[in-house]
Amino acid sequence: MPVFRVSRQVACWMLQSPACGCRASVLPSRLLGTSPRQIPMDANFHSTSFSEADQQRVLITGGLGQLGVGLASFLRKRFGKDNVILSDIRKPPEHVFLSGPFIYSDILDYKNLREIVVNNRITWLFHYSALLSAVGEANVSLARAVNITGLHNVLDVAAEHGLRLFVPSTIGAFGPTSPRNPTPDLCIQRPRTIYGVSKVHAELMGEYYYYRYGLDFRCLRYPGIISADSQPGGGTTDYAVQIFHEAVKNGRFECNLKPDTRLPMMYIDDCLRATLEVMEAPAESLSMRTYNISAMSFTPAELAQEVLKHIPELQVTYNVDPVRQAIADSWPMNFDDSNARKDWGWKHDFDLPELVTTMLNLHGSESRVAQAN
Ligand SMILES: NC(=O)c1ccc[n+]([C@@H]2O[C@H](COP(=O)([O-])OP(=O)(O)OC[C@H]3O[C@@H](n4cnc5c(N)ncnc54)[C@H](O)[C@@H]3O)[C@@H](O)[C@H]2O)c1
Ligand SMILES: C[C@@H](O)[C@H](N)C(=O)O
Repeated sequence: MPVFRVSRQVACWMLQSPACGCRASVLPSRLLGTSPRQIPMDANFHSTSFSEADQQRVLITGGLGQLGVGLASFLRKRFGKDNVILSDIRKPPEHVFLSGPFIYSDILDYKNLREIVVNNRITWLFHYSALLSAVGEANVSLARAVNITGLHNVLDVAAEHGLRLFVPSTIGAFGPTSPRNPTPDLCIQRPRTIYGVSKVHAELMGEYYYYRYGLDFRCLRYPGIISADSQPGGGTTDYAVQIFHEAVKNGRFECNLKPDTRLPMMYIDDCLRATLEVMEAPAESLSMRTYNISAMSFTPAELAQEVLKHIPELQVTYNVDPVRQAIADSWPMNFDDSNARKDWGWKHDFDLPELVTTMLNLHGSESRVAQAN
């Protein structure tokens, strides 16, 4: 019976893993059914061919946070200034506004998102909007809306218009029952923050859309990211950014985590390069759609020790924030990223000493400019 045959095909396809050599694209789109947004049965989910698209047209959501402006400038070097559109719900500072296309986009407004994708012929979407771990605990309902409902909108728009979609996940997608030292790609994930829960949801939904609709979903679990020119947005790893600002500005730093709290961390240049590398990786090299990436792992005491080598007068004190400490104590201490290294050649450039030298050089030149003005 035809109906039975189709159902069996779909069921087999959905239950096979990519490791078996099964790819979403082997299933004709007419067998896929409709998406929650009533995508037509004969929709072609890869309508934008990637031959057309060595010239990608890129949209970044939530682009005014710690990572988005750096990502835009990195991608503009690759695809050209006008082909990378930064978006957010906040007003951009002048230097960002003048540096390339900026557009208002609230990811909770599905029609607005669709209009932007259509009018600008977007081919790649980097979905950065989120409420981070500590801020999310302070506003659970907003975090649930932005991190979960917003993701649903992005997934549907991406599936409908054949986009390649990048969604960052995080070390925060693991919890106290996950193996913490090291944490592999596939293990128990029972996070206890709304941020972590929403990121596990994003990983699973993205992978579901990949298997079910052929959406080209790619996801990296970032460690805590350290950057000099952008402030963090309310996370648990923020201390590792703030120590550099405070060390250079005041010679003092009060840390909100205990000195022996070990967490995986990465310098922003490595993070942005990994993001572009996984997006450009040939589909056949990806044995998974969600990968851990790692560079280094340190405690506040170890970071302070390294900074003290450059600023011996720095005074570091500890005033523990119980919310952030509880979160950090449930997160990985070391991240196993061997699959990323094996599948698409991931390799970090920055270890702790290079990170500290680079951050202090950048802050040093910044403060010298400020003094000169
Ligand atoms: N920074 C890190 O250490 C880190 C680590 C792991 C994963 N990540 C992930 O990377 C992404 C970017 O992180 P970040 O540090 O730049 O975050 P951030 O908090 O600094 O920025 C998030 C941005 O999202 C925007 N936003 C909020 N609500 C929105 C809405 N309704 N519509 C559109 N935009 C909205 C905010 O205005 C903000 O500019 C996030 O998804 C985050 O989970 C970050
Ligand atoms: C780790 C990451 O997801 C973010 N910096 C946070 O601490 O919430």
